[in-house]
Amino acid sequence: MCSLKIYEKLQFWPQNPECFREVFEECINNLNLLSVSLLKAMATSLNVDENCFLDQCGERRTMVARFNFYPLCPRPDVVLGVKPHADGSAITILLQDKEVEGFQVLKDDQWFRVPAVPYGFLVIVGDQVEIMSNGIFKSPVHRVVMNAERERNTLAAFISPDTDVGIGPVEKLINEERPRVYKDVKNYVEHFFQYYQQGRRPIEAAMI
Ligand SMILES: O=C(O)CCC(=O)C(=O)O
Ligand SMILES: [Fe+2]
Repeated sequence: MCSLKIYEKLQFWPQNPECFREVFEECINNLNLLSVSLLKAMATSLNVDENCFLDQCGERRTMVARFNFYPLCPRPDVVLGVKPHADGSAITILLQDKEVEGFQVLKDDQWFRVPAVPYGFLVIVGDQVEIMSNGIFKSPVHRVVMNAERERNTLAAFISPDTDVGIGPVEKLINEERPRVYKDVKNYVEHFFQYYQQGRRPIEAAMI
């Protein structure tokens, strides 16, 4: 049984509409199951024990859910919805707006649009899976652009390891060809995100 912290906070979510909490709780349960399957599949794809990422996240891993609302913006050419960053989570599951796109990912110094896929989830590798996989999975820098004609709504669920337990590269993913890239870290989001304010990528601070 996983003690997701979000259940402790469910009483603070809106009571209106009446079905909101019930529907949202079911949604969280399913996102939790999805995150377990994803973390196992990602480990399996690297030929390591399927639980090696999940076990590092621990039974007391957290899921922070955030509803993002992007209002109309008359100057999308100069205003960003979310400035460039990589997520500090292990993984993020993003339910994008059904129709309005805005999410962009940085690759080779170029921004690429991610299309809106109705009811599809966008799975984003976070810094902590990059660390656990010793840099094999990359946590992408992304941003959100604004829109002058359409509002946009998204739901982001950030799954992060237990803050009391350290994480680090899986031993089997460290070898002569791929020496250890990252240190073991603890409470990454809290300790490392100060680098973000300084315009640096927090994951750089976790490099050996
Ligand atoms: O709302 C979105 O499309 C993405 C938001 C995001 O990147 C974040 O909250 O970390
Ligand atoms: Fe993000």
